[in-house]
Amino acid sequence: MLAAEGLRKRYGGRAALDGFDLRVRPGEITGLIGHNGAGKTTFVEVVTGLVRPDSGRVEVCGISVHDRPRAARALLGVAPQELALYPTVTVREHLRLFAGLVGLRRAAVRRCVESVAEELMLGDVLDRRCAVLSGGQRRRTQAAAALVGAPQVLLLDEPTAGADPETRAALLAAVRARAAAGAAVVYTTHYLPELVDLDATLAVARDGRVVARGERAALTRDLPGEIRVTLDPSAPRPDLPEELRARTRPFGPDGLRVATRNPPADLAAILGAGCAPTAVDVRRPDLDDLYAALAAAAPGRQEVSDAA
Ligand SMILES: Nc1ncnc2c1ncn2[C@@H]1O[C@H](COP(=O)(O)OP(=O)(O)OP(=O)(O)O)[C@@H](O)[C@H]1O
Repeated sequence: MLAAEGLRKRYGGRAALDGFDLRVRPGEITGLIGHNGAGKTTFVEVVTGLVRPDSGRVEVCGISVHDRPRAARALLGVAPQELALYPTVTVREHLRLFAGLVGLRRAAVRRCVESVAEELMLGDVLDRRCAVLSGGQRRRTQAAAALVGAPQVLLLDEPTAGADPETRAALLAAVRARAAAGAAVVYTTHYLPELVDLDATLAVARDGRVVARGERAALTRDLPGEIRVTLDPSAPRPDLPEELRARTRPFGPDGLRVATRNPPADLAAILGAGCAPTAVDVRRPDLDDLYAALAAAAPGRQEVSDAA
């Protein structure tokens, strides 16, 4: 439903996109993550037609965004990273405008505007100008503008930045509902727990391309977890075997954290080394570990997995 292939875009000597590929199926939410400057926003800008790539192509539901930009735009709902609302225009007028962009007929516009406003808790401010909205209300308005009219492809670029928990929860629920109705969603965030809430697949961008793509479980499966041991400060320090020591770092004032791929065996070895723990916690690898592993990987050794 959304297919990007071989996108390249240079700004001066710097490649913002450098062979960026991404496909998102109907009903799939893809968390597009990556460090600052990885190319996520540029990708969104290319899909929406704001930026023309030097090469590569993007199709939305089989329609080329380069050859038929208006037809492709009518299938897209977009919430850009930077808030882009007209200060003198009301929330209702904004939502009507965006409903028109996705080709909604006049009779359906009112119903859709009211329903998305209710979904994102904007019912009470529909007739206020955007200039007088709170930061969270502006975020919700921007998201509502992307969601109104049920577009088939959603591009949400850090839609919850600066949002309070209530706004965040409303937005995530709305995104899940759109995916359940068949939309393909690209969701950019630096807040990784959101992607667990959304049950998103992942696309990890680095240096202008997607370096890991697939299900969260598949991408984190081969990463080490961690055993965290809090020690009794009055007891002698354990004498860990050399091999275990190499994987051990301090944990708080009196603890150890040991990277592990085999928690039962490593825990037995830690206890066997005369350790007197007051608490033990075994952590499975998660998205933070995936992020850290990709950051640590040397350029050129980028592919982690491809389970999509
Ligand atoms: N209009 C522009 N002119 C020059 N350089 C740009 C422009 N837009 C983006 N870049 C550069 O392209 C690279 C990718 O930027 P982009 O905004 O796509 O990253 P990002 O992954 O969205 O980062 P962030 O997480 O900080 O939002 C960066 O090095 C950025 O400085």
